[in-house]
Amino acid sequence: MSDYDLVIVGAGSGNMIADHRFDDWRIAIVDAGPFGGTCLNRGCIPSKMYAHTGEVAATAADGPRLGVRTSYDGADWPAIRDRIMGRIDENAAGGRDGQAKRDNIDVVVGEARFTGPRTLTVDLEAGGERTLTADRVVLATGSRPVVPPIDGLEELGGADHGCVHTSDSIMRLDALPQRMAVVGGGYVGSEFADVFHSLGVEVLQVESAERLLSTQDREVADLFTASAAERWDVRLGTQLTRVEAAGDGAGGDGLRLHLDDGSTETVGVLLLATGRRPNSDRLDLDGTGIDVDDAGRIVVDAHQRATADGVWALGDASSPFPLKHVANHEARVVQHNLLHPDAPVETDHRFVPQAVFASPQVAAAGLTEEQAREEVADLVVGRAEYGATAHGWALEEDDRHGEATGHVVKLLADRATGLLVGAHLIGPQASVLIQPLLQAMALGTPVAGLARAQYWIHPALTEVLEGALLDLDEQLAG
Ligand SMILES: Cc1cc2nc3c(=O)[nH]c(=O)nc-3n(C[C@H](O)[C@H](O)[C@H](O)COP(=O)(O)OP(=O)(O)OC[C@H]3O[C@@H](n4cnc5c(N)ncnc54)[C@H](O)[C@@H]3O)c2cc1C
Ligand SMILES: NC(=O)c1ccc[n+]([C@@H]2O[C@H](COP(=O)([O-])OP(=O)(O)OC[C@H]3O[C@@H](n4cnc5c(N)ncnc54)[C@H](O)[C@@H]3O)[C@@H](O)[C@H]2O)c1
Repeated sequence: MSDYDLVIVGAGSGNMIADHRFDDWRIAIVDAGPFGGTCLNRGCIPSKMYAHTGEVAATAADGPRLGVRTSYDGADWPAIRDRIMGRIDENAAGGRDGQAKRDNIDVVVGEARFTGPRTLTVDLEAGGERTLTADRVVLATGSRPVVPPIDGLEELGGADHGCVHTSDSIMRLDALPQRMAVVGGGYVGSEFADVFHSLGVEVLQVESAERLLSTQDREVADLFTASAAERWDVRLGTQLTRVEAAGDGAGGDGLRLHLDDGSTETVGVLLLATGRRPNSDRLDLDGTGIDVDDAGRIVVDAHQRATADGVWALGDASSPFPLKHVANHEARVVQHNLLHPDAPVETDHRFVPQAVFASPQVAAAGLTEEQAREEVADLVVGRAEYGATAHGWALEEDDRHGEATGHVVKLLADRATGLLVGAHLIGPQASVLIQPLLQAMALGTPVAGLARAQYWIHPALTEVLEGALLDLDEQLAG
């Protein structure tokens, strides 16, 4: 007989599974780090608390433009950091304690690896090893930042050098630098560049692609890039080739960066934000029958079952969509399938939305216009500028009108089916505004008539959706 009915490795999204319906299961939850995983401890939640803090700083600085006597007088970084990370640490500790108190759950703190079929040996944080056998194993082991090979980085001690950071450590900086470099113009790089710029740090952002957020719809990526480049130093099509200690090399003077555009820059902090990889390589999967793909993702079927009997995987460990709402959805699928093995449900990856929580916000779902032009024979594009609606106009700069702010909703529909195939928003509250469009996509609601079938509150920002849907209606009718 196995020690456990279920062993869950990874207490990020994995920690959602064992609710009260599992009270009569013998369960072990293993994690090498704090409970809550990436999202709570070093991802979505603290980064959005920093984003909000940055917005407050930017709003204070912007007051005089509106005739309001505010000013931004600088950041008390230790106070900001300790408020945010203090709340995070308390929450993570509470999560672990809550599970440990339950009679049927053992919390095992340490790094797990396979030593046999559904057998895991844990290198315990407290020292020593413990081997666990289980009837079922859930792998919710997430992902970690990739540190690119850069000349000189290893000699400096890599991401362990006090001035070199990834998203794992940047939110716990000792002090705000006067100047920092962010390598990478994806989600992490763009969100943090925006936060640190708003807090008064001089930011240099280096991206090897020709635009920031280069996987977004091109028009949106270009608008975002233009907005960022107005505020901080953005170098596109550029690589960081070499890094060395500045000054006497003792570390206190920061880093000297050599870029392939020929320039040399000195910064106090370097943030490496060049992507993430799954943690499957930490599990000793060789010989277990658990397959991984070329990107290191654990291979799962539509029920989230891995290729070995009794093993499931979810979230960043296995998903092509490394986003928390996807990990949550997949955790609910695994939860259901553990409880109801005879009536399993499938994961739905049809319309996965995503949002970038920077200024301006970006939100998207479905195909980009570039992809849709390849895939959809008769593509119809509807759009509305925020500035063409009452609330959008009210939020604009006095000397800008409509298109100039680059805040826009763009909708893509297939004339043959009358359905939305893509939605792209850039502007205030984009992550909220996209939701009714997701509903139409998920429920297969034809776009014709969607604008006229309901009221749109005036003068709410949702009127920009009404405008884009009406435009789409017109194009579909034309
Ligand atoms: C800075 C940042 C901001 C983000 N913002 C957003 C956002 O706004 N919206 C969004 O949707 N997504 C966001 N994400 C992505 C999101 O955080 C992840 O998609 C999500 O947390 C993945 O959850 P998970 O449960 O799969 O993995 P994780 O939360 O990473 O959990 C995996 C857990 O497994 C443990 N583990 C790994 N290997 C082992 C082992 N061998 N033994 C024991 N334990 C192990 C780890 O310690 C960890 O606790 C962000 C990510 C980052 C880095
Ligand atoms: N708001 C959100 O939902 C959110 C926020 C943060 C992170 N995340 C998740 O975390 C994942 C990782 O984010 P990320 O920003 O690290 O990765 P990313 O893949 O989004 O972006 C990495 C960027 O770095 C660039 N790059 C790679 N190597 C480079 C180099 N050597 N020099 C210069 N540029 C280089 C790439 O071209 C790319 O633009 C995301 O895919 C996302 O799933 C989500």
